[in-house]
Amino acid sequence: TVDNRQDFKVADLSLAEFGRKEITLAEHEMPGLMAIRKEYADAQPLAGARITGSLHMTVQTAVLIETLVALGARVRWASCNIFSTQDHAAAAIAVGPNGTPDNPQGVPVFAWKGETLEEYWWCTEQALTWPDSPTGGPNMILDDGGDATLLVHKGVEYEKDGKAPSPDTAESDEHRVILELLNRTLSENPQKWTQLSSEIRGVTEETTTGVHRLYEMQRDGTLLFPAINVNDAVTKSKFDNKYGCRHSLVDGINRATDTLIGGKTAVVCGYGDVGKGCAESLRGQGARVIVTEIDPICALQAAMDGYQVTTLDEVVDKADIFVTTTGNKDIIMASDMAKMKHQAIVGNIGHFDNEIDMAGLAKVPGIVKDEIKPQVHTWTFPDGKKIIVLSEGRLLNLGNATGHPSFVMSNSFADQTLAQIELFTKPDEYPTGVYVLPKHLDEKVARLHLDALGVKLTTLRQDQADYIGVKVEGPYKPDHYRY
Ligand SMILES: NC(=O)c1ccc[n+]([C@@H]2O[C@H](COP(=O)([O-])OP(=O)(O)OC[C@H]3O[C@@H](n4cnc5c(N)ncnc54)[C@H](O)[C@@H]3O)[C@@H](O)[C@H]2O)c1
Ligand SMILES: Nc1ncnc2c1ncn2CC[C@H](O)C(=O)O
Repeated sequence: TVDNRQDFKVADLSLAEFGRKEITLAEHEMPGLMAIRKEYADAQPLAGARITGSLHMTVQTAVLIETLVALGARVRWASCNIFSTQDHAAAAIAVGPNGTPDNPQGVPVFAWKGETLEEYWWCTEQALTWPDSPTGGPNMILDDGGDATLLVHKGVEYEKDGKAPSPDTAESDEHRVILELLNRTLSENPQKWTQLSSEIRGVTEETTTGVHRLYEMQRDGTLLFPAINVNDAVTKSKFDNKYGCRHSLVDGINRATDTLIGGKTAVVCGYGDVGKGCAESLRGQGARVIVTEIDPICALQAAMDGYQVTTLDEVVDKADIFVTTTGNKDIIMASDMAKMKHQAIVGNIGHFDNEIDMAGLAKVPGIVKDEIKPQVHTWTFPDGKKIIVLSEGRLLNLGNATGHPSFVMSNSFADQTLAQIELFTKPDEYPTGVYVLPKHLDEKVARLHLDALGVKLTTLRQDQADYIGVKVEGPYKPDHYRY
């Protein structure tokens, strides 16, 4: 008998047709991903792959998912953020290109916009739990921020100890949810995660913060399987992090507040790849942009790009808009927000929600939180001064808007797909550790995006190639080159 348990959970299946229409439009704007889908369709390199994805369930991610399936993979998916799912994209993925809302034929997806923390981690567990797999789990992970990788590693660690720490020992609400989940699975099946992880060939990690977690595990010797750091593919971080945020930061601020940015003073905390895109985004709207930095090199870059570089304390009571982009924690504290101008706008575009001190803000005596609309709140201090906080301190480009546009995600997701193929088909070349995509694949992804922008490349002559010490066909730069 067919198991009628619907192996997915989305907000509203009836949105599938709308989602499918936007997926079709996105495919045209994702030439790199579609070219890879075409190039590898016959070879089916991901046949046998059971990929668990934990990455924002957007229209662009839907195109990535259907590319992985087209290359032979089976996929189970969750989002990597409680606010970033586009419900019509999730519905289209659950229904599939050949299904209907009454007869869904798509990919098991567990994601909806506005999940609670309990629901978020339940979705992650569902995406990792493969009912018909010999191990009960995936043999590949595609991660963004490392939450799926974390759940597997903590599960295995606690099963080895025979117990998980009590949720009473949790350092945060989210940590408590994770400990409750792992205490439950330990009591249900004390070998779940050990078995579930036993065939995982590797993880491909999308973002800076997730990559940081991987290098920490490599350093501590706790990494269970190899990882490809997709973030540091040049065609990912020098494009998505920079040009993607350049597009989607102001999209988020505009949809959230409709506040005129021109003429205002904006503070961008952090001047890395994301900060550079954000500063340019706000300057493009006519804001006077001030940068904060800890790194003298990035600070010097900001100064030479024409930005004032100073400390938050110097400008916290003067600026109109604040954006954190650091990947660090405790950047804007409740005490900082108490000093801000009336109706200052505060948002984060870093991966996690610990850059803005939301917990401290909630504890300010007499503070009043009021929802203006989903993912837009005012917080009124006892003196009547209020600030506007976007997406509760979570990444605002996906919480208040739809994230980066398709063309730039085509680069990132072409890198992801090539990384999945690398790890899945060449396990012997990747013993446990953290790797970056080989440069020839990075250049391949760039090549796949040139025609769409009308780029005409110059061809290197052999004598020129000899002169600069490269092959005519590339790679054109040494590994240490910084772009
Ligand atoms: N929202 C999105 O769509 C999106 C896209 C890409 C990356 N990200 C996330 O954005 C964050 C930043 O990514 P990135 O690639 O720019 O990282 P990065 O390391 O290139 O840049 C971060 C910068 O912040 C600076 N910084 C660190 N602590 C600071 C502090 N206390 N004050 C001021 N500056 C500080 C660092 O010196 C660095 O220059 C990460 O969490 C990443 O995962 C989000
Ligand atoms: N449109 C998007 N779809 C999926 N993920 C998205 C989108 N825009 C930004 N992101 C976040 C992923 C990004 O590569 C990161 O590094 O965080």
